[in-house]
Amino acid sequence: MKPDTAVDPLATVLRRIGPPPIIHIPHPIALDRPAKAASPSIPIGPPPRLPVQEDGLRVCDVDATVANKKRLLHGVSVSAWNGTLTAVVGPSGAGKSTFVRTISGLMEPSRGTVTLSGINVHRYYDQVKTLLGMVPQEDVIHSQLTLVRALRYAAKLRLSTEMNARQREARVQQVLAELDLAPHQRTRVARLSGGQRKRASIALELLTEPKFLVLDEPTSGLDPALDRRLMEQFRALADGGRTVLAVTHSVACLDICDQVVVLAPGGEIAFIGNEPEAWRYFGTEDWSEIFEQLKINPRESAGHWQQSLEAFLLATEPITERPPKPHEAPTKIPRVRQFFTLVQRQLALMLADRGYTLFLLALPFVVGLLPIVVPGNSGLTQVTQAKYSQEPQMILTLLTIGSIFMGISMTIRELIGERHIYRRERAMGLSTSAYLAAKILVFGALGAAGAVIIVMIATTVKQGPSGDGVLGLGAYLELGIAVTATVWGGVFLGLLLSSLVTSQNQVMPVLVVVLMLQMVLNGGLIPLVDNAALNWVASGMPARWSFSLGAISIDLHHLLELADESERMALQGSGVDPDPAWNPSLLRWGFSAAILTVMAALMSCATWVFARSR
Ligand SMILES: Nc1ncnc2c1ncn2[C@@H]1O[C@H](COP(=O)(O)OP(=O)(O)OP(=O)(O)O)[C@@H](O)[C@H]1O
Repeated sequence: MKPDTAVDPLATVLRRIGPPPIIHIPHPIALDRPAKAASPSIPIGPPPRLPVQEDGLRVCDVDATVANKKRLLHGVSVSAWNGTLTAVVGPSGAGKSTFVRTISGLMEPSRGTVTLSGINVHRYYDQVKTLLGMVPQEDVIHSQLTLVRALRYAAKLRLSTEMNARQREARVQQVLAELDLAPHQRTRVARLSGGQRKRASIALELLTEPKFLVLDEPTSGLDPALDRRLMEQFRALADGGRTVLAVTHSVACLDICDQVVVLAPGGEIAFIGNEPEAWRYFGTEDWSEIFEQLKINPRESAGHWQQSLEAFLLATEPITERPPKPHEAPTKIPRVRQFFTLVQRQLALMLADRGYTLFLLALPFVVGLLPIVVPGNSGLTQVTQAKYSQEPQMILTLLTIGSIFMGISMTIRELIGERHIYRRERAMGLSTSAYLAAKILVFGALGAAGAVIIVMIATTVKQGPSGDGVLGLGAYLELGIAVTATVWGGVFLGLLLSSLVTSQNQVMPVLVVVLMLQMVLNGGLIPLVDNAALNWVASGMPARWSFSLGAISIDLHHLLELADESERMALQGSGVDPDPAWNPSLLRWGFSAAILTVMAALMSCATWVFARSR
């Protein structure tokens, strides 16, 4: 920390632009502000004296533009030094979140520079990302886990591998204590109050001891008392030497901030200074009135605020950039360690949610019982009566539909449900491959166990198959393989859909449509052999090929041939040709299995691409 005698940037600029620095003058911005006169009731104080330091956040002349050339930020320059608390306020839609996303490296500026301790955030993002703790608007912590468990998993995923379990635990307890959360550490995050949950998200960020903490509306939805408590906690974090910057809608606690950055619609800085200076500048102490003043047509006003701020912006010294030093490089957590931690966390998450665990346990029993509704008593053996000639096919169809539903429903909420958490963890170095592999392993294993239960129950309520199968493992075991492949097809499909949807609300409609397609196009319900177009479309459905695996395993062709000659005569002409995809040959089985494998690989790759692009 430099002593107070260090160069005051404001004084420097006043020297540059003419008059010598006088302490008790109105704020230079106020001198340039054209319209409103200062309210006499507001005391005129000295200009803001920011503690000048080398360390800090520097934003210099930043523009942010989106694809349609819409400019969301316009010439934004802000400096926030070490040990200071900065509030960013402005009317809704002014660009506060865009500002936060830009300075935290999540959005590339179309012009200008952002540095943390002199390191360019966008050029050296991988190196600076652990210097910066970013708390987005949404909670980025698993609500099903207890607070301490959520922090322990985060510590394992984020902290250096050189730290042992005891050191990690000490760090977890330290951040809990720092944020007054120690008494609540064994409480499930979902049961914490709004303010405690927000502090839990902050605790997660503090694990890596970031020098900079950026918070996007941390106090929204909290009552005024909690709002102040939280802001005071940010003050304490800043006093501890961090640079804290918080976007806020609440203007009740601006008095404890070192500086207030006011953004105007169009993403322009309208004012920077402390609260009394803002009041003086805008000529009112009423922030709603100040926001009203800001809501002028941004197109007409482009550059309006910048002109009035020119003198102040000059006060920010030119940025001296430097590359990161070797010791500043973040620790890379090996993928294998990430994978095992994520597997453990996934299991913990599932066990913590009792309703979900019950649903998962009940599902294979329900699917296994489905065949009970199929009339007939042949089960998966050769049919004996013409009126029940479709019995084995119907049983296999129900097992296929039920199994694929089970697989999809296990995973379809997985990625969309924790997208905010994934995004934050990804920014901190989480490997998408490790993340997806952990989910595939956990749900794949659960799916296989579920498939065993399904086959056991289905072959208890109906007669099981008795042939040798095409692999020589026995039809019973091969049916089990086919049902497992069906569940796995659903698991991969569910993950893909989960990476594609953009909100939880889309999950149900998508699930219904995809499930209907698997139902209609698996080949067991509606014959596909006579309709080339339908057959072609069905080829893209995992259920089509997993049904074939099952049909080949139990030799459905043979089962559908009536044993009794007289019954066969009664059926003549009413049946349809069996599907060639069910021909009981090793080649056909291998072909179906190969297509399912390729589909699983393609779905995993597509899920990876979509997950990363989100
Ligand atoms: N990707 C985008 N494409 C087009 N416009 C966008 C995009 N992202 C944000 N905007 C627009 O940019 C403006 C600023 O958005 P931003 O979310 O940063 O505002 P804000 O000040 O945080 O608002 P609030 O206080 O309501 O959260 C808004 O008008 C918004 O509609």
